[in-house]
Amino acid sequence: MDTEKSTGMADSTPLYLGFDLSTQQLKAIAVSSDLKMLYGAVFDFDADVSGFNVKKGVLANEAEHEVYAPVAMWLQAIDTVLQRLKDVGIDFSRVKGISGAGQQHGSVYWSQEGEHDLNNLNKDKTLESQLEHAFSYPYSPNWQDASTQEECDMFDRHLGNETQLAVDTGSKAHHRFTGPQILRFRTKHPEEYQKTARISLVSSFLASIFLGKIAPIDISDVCGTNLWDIQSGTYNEKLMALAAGTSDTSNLRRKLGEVPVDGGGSFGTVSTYFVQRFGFDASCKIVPFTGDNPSTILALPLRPLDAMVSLGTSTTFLMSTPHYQPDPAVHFFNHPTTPGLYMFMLCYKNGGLAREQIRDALSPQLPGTSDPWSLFNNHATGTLPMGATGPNSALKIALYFPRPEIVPNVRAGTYRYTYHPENQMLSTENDVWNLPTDDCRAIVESQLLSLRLRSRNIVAPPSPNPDNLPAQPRRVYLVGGGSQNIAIAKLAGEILGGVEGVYRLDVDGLACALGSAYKAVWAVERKQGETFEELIGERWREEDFVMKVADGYQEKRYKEYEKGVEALEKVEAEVLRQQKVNVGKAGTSGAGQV
Ligand SMILES: Nc1ncnc2c1ncn2[C@@H]1O[C@H](COP(=O)(O)OP(=O)(O)O)[C@@H](O)[C@H]1O
Ligand SMILES: O=C(CO)[C@@H](O)[C@H](O)COP(=O)(O)O
Repeated sequence: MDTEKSTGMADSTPLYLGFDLSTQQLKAIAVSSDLKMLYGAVFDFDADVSGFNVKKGVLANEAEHEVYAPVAMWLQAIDTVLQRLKDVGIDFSRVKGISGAGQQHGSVYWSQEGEHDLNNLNKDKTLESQLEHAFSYPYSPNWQDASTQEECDMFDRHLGNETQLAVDTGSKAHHRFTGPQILRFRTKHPEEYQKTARISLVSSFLASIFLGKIAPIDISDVCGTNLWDIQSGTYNEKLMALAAGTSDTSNLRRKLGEVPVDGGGSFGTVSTYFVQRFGFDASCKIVPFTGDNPSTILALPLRPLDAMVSLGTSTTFLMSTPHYQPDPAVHFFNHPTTPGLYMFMLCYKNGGLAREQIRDALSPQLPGTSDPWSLFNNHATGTLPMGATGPNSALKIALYFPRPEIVPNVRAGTYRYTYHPENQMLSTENDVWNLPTDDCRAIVESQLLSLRLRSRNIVAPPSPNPDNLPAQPRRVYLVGGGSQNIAIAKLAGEILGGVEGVYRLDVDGLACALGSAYKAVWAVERKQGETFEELIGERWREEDFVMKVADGYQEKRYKEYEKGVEALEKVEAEVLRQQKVNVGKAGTSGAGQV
């Protein structure tokens, strides 16, 4: 973080705020017009919250596979983060624009009084203490929720099949997507649904707080609902009817509100509460808040064929592309700033926390190091790729899903296999696994192999291509908490390739908040018709933000991992087959699960 040098004179140069309301933390940063990060503050839900017994930012009802977060906890976080920014010296009166991002898909249910309460806040009281009656339901279903299988089946069937749903909305039905969640909410909590005046996504909830009225849903984040028809740019009437439970969808439409097309338009100015309590200027603009993944791709001027791997609680693989190639295995979203571009995404539920579990099974830590990942990293890179001792020897491949996984849709469990390339067979003899150490390499490998498998149709060879390189990303950018990890970076280059190498966006895990702050800069300072890529591309200094952390494409390793992709496909197919066989046998876990 650059710090502002005091000249003794009041500095009146503009500042822009970016927020990131993700699973485990609320982060905020302030940047200048020339994109320097000047102030930052974080509220960690587990460590900082009072009154809520959350674990990793959420609560769970395991019996129904529900995962949810208390909305009041987020209100507490907003007040505290602003106070923390003030404590590090920010002058809020310089802030010209605020944008932000929220963990995707989560929904917030406002009561009939919600908007009135939001617009009549007393500057001497906290948000949490004043918005007690603003919600018809106190919790927001979290993206890790897996309670909506039945509703997903209905969504997938409703337009014919899951492929058609993906073609129309950018994704097949997913447990966490807001449409299936609203359908379940309406049937499980009919009274609360009936009392709901408005439904926000987490991103538009956060925007609403700053705006002092219910903010519209963002053009990119709305694609995480399974309700938005991407091609026609409207809510899909049939899917809305399914979620609403009636062919008259006007009530649900009112609850969701309009979706403005321009990601850089202004929703209006900051609410009086923030002017009076924190000293914001009354002209400060509120710019559409988007999803945390769409915001992350705005943290740098991402070029086509650049890939971002976000290693947060979830793992996501993100690319910006002009080609809309929907498929049930992947997600497409509208780009958050640039019409005609799309965001391609893969999203895994079992990312950071699954790796942490394996790290924590190792003990003791290496002496003389304070990095809790050092032993994990030693095992991850100090062993042979996939445990193979020779060119045709067996490969150790495993899936680590402490929570039910999205990609593929598999029950919670650890599934370890040995793959025999000569006959393409799998076996489950556990004695070949050296546990727990082999898990360190295997979890990183299987997570990255899955990214390679599922992004192979969206990447392309470089052009020109004198060395005849295979299709792969141009650069791989690592972001999010796990991007600090050098072992993951090394394996990312070996498995995913990357013609120019693997880079880390060196912003202390603040990429998502940074993307939002840049969006605010662009929205307020853009000239007529100037795109986000043009404005940010012009001002962004690569050397200030990214560093190469590992080699990318290495021919020998890339070829070796081709077998890994083949093995992973087999393992996933086998786990899915076992899961089908076991359907109906309550409490039974698939063979290979250990
Ligand atoms: N050096 C590291 N190696 C691997 N993982 C790390 C490292 N540092 C942090 N993490 C992981 O980063 C995760 C948090 O990332 P973050 O992007 O802040 O999450 P979120 O945005 O979901 O709240 C934690 O689950 C933690 O395991
Ligand atoms: O569900 C998704 C994307 O579809 C997740 O990526 C959430 O958006 C939460 O992200 P993090 O808290 O891991 O950043």
